[in-house]
Amino acid sequence: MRSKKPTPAPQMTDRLFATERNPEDFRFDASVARVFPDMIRRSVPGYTTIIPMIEVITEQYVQPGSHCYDLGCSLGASTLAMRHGIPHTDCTLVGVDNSSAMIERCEHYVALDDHELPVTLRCEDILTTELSRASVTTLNFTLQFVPPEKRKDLLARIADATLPGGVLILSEKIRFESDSEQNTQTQLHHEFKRANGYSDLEISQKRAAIENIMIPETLNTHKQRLLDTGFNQVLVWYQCFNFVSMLAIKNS
Ligand SMILES: Nc1ncnc2c1ncn2[C@@H]1O[C@H](C[S@+](CC[C@H]([NH3+])C(=O)[O-])CC(=O)[O-])[C@@H](O)[C@H]1O
Ligand SMILES: O=C(O)C(=O)Cc1ccccc1
Repeated sequence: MRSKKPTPAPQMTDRLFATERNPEDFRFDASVARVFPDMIRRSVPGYTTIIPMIEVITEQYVQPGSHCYDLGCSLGASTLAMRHGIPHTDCTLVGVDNSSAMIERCEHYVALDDHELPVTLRCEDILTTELSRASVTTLNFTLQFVPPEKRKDLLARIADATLPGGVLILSEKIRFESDSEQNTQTQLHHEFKRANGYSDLEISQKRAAIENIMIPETLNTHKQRLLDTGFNQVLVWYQCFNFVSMLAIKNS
């Protein structure tokens, strides 16, 4: 019997906050998973640049026989970028997300991606998922959803599991120490969203929905904690407004 070739999911537009709704915390449920590629591309400045660079960075730091992790993989955009950057057949690539709606759709995207390196998907909490012998780990806009008091333990577990010479790619929405810079960069982010077709109502309702569950920290807080938890060098390789991506490197 011929195996059935998966067909691409239809590209859905994010209208989740377009009409007035009751204030309720944002959740990564089926309605978000359905529109997620559109939502993240139109909401996160630089996302479409960061994804292909994750492939470049992975290729530079992946080690033969090691494990690579994408923590908070959603639909697998960063997972597949990592996959394309891994030339070794003896590596394992693991994507982890605790949203079953995301993991179910992610399986479909992985199946559509014609590549020989297997991808293991785990529907698990990144705070407890097993990590070992890691050369490249990615947290692409995931740590911001972890309660702040749990972030240090998670980063320490990642650093402990990282091989000498291994890295963590950490992308985050940040906040700024100066109120004036915070206001200007937030304004610019909102302008980016407006330029991508979001209305003022969509922007303000989404802002209220993520306020309690997505908690940005300053760049200094991120850098210092990465150094405290066992990484030896931290650099910012990308920034657009209040969205940054860092590379934390463990000495070889
Ligand atoms: N404790 C947790 N355990 C597991 N998953 C979690 C947890 N907390 C949040 N998540 C998951 O982290 C993901 C964050 S989105 C990542 C984008 C992706 N990296 C991308 O490159 O497209 C970023 C965003 O939406 O801004 C969601 O799928 C959550 O279910
Ligand atoms: O939409 C926003 O305003 C954001 O800050 C980014 C975002 C993207 C996807 C889910 C939650 C937040």
